[in-house]
Amino acid sequence: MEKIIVRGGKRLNGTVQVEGAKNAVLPVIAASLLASEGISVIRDVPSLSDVYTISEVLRYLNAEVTFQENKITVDASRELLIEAPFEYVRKMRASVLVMGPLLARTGRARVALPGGCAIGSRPIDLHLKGFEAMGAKVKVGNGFIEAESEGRLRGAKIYLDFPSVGATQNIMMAATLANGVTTLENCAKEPEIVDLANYLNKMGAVVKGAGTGTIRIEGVERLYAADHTIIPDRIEAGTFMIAAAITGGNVLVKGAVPEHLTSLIAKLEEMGVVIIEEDQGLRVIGPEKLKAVDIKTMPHPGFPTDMQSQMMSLLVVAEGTGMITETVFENRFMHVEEFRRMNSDIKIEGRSVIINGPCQLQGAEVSATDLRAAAALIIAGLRAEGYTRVTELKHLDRGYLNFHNKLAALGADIERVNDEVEISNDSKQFLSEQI
Ligand SMILES: CC(=O)N[C@H]1[C@@H](OP(=O)(O)OP(=O)(O)OC[C@H]2O[C@@H](n3ccc(=O)[nH]c3=O)[C@H](O)[C@@H]2O)O[C@H](CO)[C@@H](O)[C@@H]1O
Ligand SMILES: C=C(OP(=O)(O)O)C(=O)O
Repeated sequence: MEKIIVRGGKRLNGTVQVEGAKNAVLPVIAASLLASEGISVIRDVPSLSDVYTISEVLRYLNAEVTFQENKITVDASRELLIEAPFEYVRKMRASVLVMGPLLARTGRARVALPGGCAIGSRPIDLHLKGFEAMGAKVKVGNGFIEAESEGRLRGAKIYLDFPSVGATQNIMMAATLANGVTTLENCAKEPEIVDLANYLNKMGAVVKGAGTGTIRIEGVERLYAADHTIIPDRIEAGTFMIAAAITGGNVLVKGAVPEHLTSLIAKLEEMGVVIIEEDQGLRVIGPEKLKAVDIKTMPHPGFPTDMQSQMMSLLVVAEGTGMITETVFENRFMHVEEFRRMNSDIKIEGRSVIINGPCQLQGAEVSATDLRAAAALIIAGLRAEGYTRVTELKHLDRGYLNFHNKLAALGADIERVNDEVEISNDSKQFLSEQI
């Protein structure tokens, strides 16, 4: 089984480079399906399993995709297929982001129903309501969602009940080729929304207001391939900031954009962490003692849910009682049990957890329950007594590139191993007879 083994106690020092953002690159790759002419070029693409999955989805849809040295090219000029099967959607929910582009370009899209995942039920009703408001007929059956429009979609006024990132992206992409103007109210304001809008505008779309609560999209007849560089990953940046802070280290997080990280910076400073803006990024200096704070996850610019579990590792070692309230996802506390295995004093109360610190973390065998939990447990291991072994690394590989190597370069005592247990031939025979 593959695991990351960390021995705690080392202070992190040095410089770490942040990759392009996973959550920005996935919608941008999906949006490249909208270009009916030319070859799109997407730069600063991290080599993550999610990026390979979305590339496979595009290939399946009949686009030509290459991926070499952080650069993806997409030729979507041929006639596209309209179906994203379950085998892709199961691996990565963001596969549903091909729905808006397909519907806009071909008038039809058929995407496997995503279903729930480790952090909650994650419905896509808001995406579908948006498509319906633009004139599409939506049917759900046999595990698929099918949307169809007669002719072009039409511009509409759409209000989102919740500022969903995916719904904002999917509807924004669908609206670029619609007939007329679409106004999207109460939409998500995340930096990844702004990055997508910038890319769409380079393709010839007319999208205004991204980054605010109202986005206005004037539909155009056609979109063209464009060249785009992905923004740095604010969640990866934040993860290294917390890793530096928990070890009392001094780390320059190169590529971290302060404006994308205001809520995290404010909370870390409240805890006693020193953060200095430098030309190339953010320098983070961890204090000897951290102070507990309360955190509530919210849509941007509130505190990001994708930093919640990493923050938990910091609160566990902070002095005092801290509370984390998760308001974005209904079930994003699966990692609490794993933290308990490392001697943390954490209690779940509804949508909140109460953390009584400081705890002396102890190394243990723990299992990553989702992507950010994987990073959080490794971070906790940096501060724990003894060895922490983190398994289920498939989650980590969805969103972090060379995570253990980057930490090792900062001075962490960490390695990734594959200690497959050898089963004797006798046991193999016995086990196969039992099935
Ligand atoms: C690939 C990507 O960019 N993933 C990010 C994206 O996910 P994603 O786009 O899936 O997240 P959303 O903002 O859509 O979801 C937020 C909340 O809204 C609910 N909801 C969403 C859509 C809908 O139609 N109906 C509905 O009820 C969800 O169940 C969830 O409780 O934003 C999340 C919130 O910042 C991040 O944690 C994810 O890392
Ligand atoms: C929840 C996340 O991603 P996804 O929406 O792709 O599951 C994440 O990046 O933390």
